[in-house]
Amino acid sequence: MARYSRTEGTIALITLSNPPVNALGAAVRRTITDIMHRALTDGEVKAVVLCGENGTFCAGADIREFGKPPSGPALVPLIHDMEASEKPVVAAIEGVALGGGLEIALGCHYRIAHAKARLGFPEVMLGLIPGAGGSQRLPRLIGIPAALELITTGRLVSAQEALKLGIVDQVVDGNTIETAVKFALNVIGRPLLSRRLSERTPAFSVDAAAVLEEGMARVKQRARGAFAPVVCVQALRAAATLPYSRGMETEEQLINTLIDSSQARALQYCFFAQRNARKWSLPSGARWNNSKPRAVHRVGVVGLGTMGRGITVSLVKAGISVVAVEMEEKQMDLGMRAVLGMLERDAQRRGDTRPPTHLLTFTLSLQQLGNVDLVIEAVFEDMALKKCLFTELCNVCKPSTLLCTNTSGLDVDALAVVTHRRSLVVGMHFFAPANVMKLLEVVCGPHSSAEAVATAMTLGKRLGKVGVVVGNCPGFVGNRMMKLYLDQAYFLLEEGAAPEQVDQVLEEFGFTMGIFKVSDLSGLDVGWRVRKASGLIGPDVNPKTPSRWRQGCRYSPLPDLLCEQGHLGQKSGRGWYLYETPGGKEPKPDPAMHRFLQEYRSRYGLTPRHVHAHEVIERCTYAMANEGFRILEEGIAARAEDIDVIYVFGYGWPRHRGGPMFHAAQVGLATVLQRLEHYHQLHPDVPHLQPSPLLQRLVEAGSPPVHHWREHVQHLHSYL
Ligand SMILES: CCCCCCC/C=C/C(=O)SCCNC(=O)CCNC(=O)[C@H](O)C(C)(C)COP(=O)(O)OP(=O)(O)OC[C@H]1O[C@@H](n2cnc3c(N)ncnc32)[C@H](O)[C@@H]1OP(=O)(O)O
Repeated sequence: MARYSRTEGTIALITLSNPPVNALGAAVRRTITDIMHRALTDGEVKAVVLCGENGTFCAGADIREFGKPPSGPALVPLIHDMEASEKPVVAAIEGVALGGGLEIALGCHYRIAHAKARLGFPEVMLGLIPGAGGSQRLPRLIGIPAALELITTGRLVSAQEALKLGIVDQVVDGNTIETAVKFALNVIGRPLLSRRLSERTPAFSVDAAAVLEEGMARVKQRARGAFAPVVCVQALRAAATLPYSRGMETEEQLINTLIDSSQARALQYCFFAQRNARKWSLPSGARWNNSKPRAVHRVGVVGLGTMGRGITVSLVKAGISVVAVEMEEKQMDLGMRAVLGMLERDAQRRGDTRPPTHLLTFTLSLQQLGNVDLVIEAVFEDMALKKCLFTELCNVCKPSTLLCTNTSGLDVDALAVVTHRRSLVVGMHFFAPANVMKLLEVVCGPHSSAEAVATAMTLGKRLGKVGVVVGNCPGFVGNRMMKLYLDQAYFLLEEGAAPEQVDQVLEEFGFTMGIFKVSDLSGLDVGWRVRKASGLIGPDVNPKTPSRWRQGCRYSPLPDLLCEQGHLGQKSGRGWYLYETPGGKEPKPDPAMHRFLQEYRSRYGLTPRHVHAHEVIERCTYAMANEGFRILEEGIAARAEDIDVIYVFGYGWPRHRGGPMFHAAQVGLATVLQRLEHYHQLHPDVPHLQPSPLLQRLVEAGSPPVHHWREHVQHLHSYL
């Protein structure tokens, strides 16, 4: 929990000890409070050094304790007593000092950090504010503007940046604790008043008022409905305008408004869901912690379209050599220039003079892939083309090379069976832009080996991605659910809504972008190609089939009609919105679209009605969650948490709402069931609105919490 020792005769060394990250659980707070009291009252002790075990100072409060009845001593009195002491207290920061950990460090009189240490207040990412004096001490140390930026974004800073900002007093490359002990010996007897941050007054100039006002406006715009960033600004305003003790009272009142909020619960759920996603398992018993990944030094990327370019950049930035293959010279030239441009801009942003272009080889020949450890195929979504390529890859690559496909929904098994190495084929589904988006779906087929899955997941981690292992089915998890979300959005247009109205409601709910804006950005032709390939449109459709009916259910031909007119979204200057020019980024509501929708409705005898915001949210999000329950039942996703991670990291779902499955639980499964029944009654031609059997069973079982849903899946883990 925390250890006490004496060094150099007069220095008390207090070592936090709660692996893996020295989180401040109740027992740790109790021990450290007792030990600190002992050190501060022991006449032989002249100074105290506070450090953490195993190269980590402290990652803050134990997040697992949030939402449980409070126990153990609070941090605020401990920090107060430490700061008020006449003996110098020095923090020796290695690894991380985060949240409550940094608050303790700010209560120390001096801070020494190792060069690799990172510091910050990530509480906002958990739906909270720094609640143990951090919101009051940090601005007194580094000023309002810098504190505002750090606390409202949760950004961590390096030791070097912390030194520049004045958060730490010294950065060391060698032994931090030894340096801190020497430092402590040196400062014994020095006056401490100016080192007590609570005694400082942040100058509240007109500038600070403007900074706070601007900050509030910016934060509100970015927060997408999240409360915590706004409350952070309120806490900083208290720091700027009130004496320390009143500021502390305000901080306490403010954190109390957040601590039990549904947003804090959702964000804390996301924190653990993201980490649990790494803990995959397969029906064979292979798991994340008993499967060895292969070493990957050299990767082949085939196809230099948008996805291939992003994947290449991502690999090179992680220090991995890439052989990028294109079939046509012109495409390769375009792709090469785009990749080099992206790397150049990235290097400039980071202040590097030279992007790591030495890691890149561009070629028109697949033969150059003979020596790569892994290939990522990123060619068009055309099964015949992919099968040919996989057959060819089998011939040119060494027998141990893993063959991965970036398909966004085609059958990974169908590709595996054309190779002589089925066990080495997995899906690595990146999201556009692949060098930016965090999500990676690792698609595991029945033949995929544990080694292949482990290698894809480990590679994803090296690229800074959040990998989620999913089973193989059309669209996997993300796009399978997305299809139903899109269908509902199209149906809402048929029934009377406008694209900008639907988008506005979704953005107010917290989505990064409304569905129609996303669709314009990705290009309407992407879905068009998929619908053609899956026989929903094209020559295979019986000409007698009604336009709004496909494969036994209601179908909206709206996006197909737009594509037929060449309205493909941003790239063509027109899609669901109008853009100033082809390639334009600013969507404007399109009067021609409104006329087009009116004509469409009258052609099909649809009487437009006013669509309420709550109907948009219910139909879109409950349809998604309903499919999520089917996905769980089929074992395509192992946990509801995995589905939520996919939606938060890949589809712009608001993190403060936890993901579609968590949201359904928060709304109440019984309510979701009842609303789905209602909508299914109104739209019996949309079978996907019929509540899934798992949802029904969960409601019958009294709506257990998300972590217990697996127990109600009948055929657990058919795929995973
Ligand atoms: C009225 C109420 C007043 C309340 C006042 C409260 C004042 C203080 C508030 C806080 O401090 S809130 C917490 C702020 N800290 C954080 O948000 C840090 C969260 N952790 C991280 O960012 C990272 O974990 C890390 C520390 C940078 C380490 O990253 P790394 O990638 O190396 O490892 P991980 O896989 O992320 O973590 C390892 C392991 O540790 C668990 N864990 C990490 N941090 C915490 C924590 N603060 N509490 C509990 N558990 C934590 C994490 O879940 C992993 O567990 P396993 O998955 O391995 O089981």
